[in-house]
Amino acid sequence: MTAPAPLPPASAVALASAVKRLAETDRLLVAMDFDGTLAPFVDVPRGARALPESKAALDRLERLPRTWVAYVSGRPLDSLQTVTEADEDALLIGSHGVEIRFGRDGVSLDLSDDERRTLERLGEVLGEVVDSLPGLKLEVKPVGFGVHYRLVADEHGPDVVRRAREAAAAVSDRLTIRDGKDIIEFSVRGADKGDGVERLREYTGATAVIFAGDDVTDEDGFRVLRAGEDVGIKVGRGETAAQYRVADEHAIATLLTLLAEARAAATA
Ligand SMILES: O=P(O)(O)OC[C@H]1O[C@H](O[C@H]2O[C@H](CO)[C@@H](O)[C@H](O)[C@H]2O)[C@H](O)[C@@H](O)[C@@H]1O
Repeated sequence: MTAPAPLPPASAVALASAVKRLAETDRLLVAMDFDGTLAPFVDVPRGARALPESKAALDRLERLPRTWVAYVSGRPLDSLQTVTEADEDALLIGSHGVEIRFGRDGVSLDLSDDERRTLERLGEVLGEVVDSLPGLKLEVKPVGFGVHYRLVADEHGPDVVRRAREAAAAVSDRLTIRDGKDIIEFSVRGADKGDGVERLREYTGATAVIFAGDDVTDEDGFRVLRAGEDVGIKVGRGETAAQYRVADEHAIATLLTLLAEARAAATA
């Protein structure tokens, strides 16, 4: 006699059932973090791309009635547009919630003179940190900088972070600082992904939101989700406010494919 197939864990069953419930909502917003959620990490940020299965599912979702797809990322908008290969009508939240572009509508950043001076000085001091060790890279963003240390030996990481923090603290004590995956970021603006998700909810009139993310900065997005209506999914390890957790980007691809199938049936 053949052994019965192992049952999926209870959490996987609960998530699959939450996805089916979501598919039935009147107006659905699918908001996705990019790096580490749709796209596996790579050494060169501009080379990152969503897994093909995720991209296909999101493209399908976007074409369905009363369904919106949005990307919510720490990347600057231009970089986000490139790596998502999203069309010009896409809903994009960049720079961790600071930059907003909804199709042709956008929010102008209008930096103050004080912010410009701080950015200039910050670029100088972080540039010195980055120049001190081969492999470090400075990512220039509209409202800040990211110091990437993915390409240096693991033992150097904590020292790079400490020196970058000290250099930035000498410039301003009002910066927003974010620790990410092999990156530390400094910003002169303090909006977060929770603000981004709420702007998207308002813009689309969504009756339910699904948001997935892998990093600490995604926790702000999980915190604004509404129990019983929305679905938050943490990708990978770490403490989280999300209701659900999956292992990696491949699990997200499977989930998005399931959601696209169920939503197509529900809106047919
Ligand atoms: O909010 P996200 O969409 O997850 O963006 C977070 C940061 O992603 C990028 O850096 C990360 O991905 C790179 C490509 O895989 C990787 O090389 C780097 O080590 C990661 O930290 C991006 O470059 C940053 O601007 C984003 O803030």
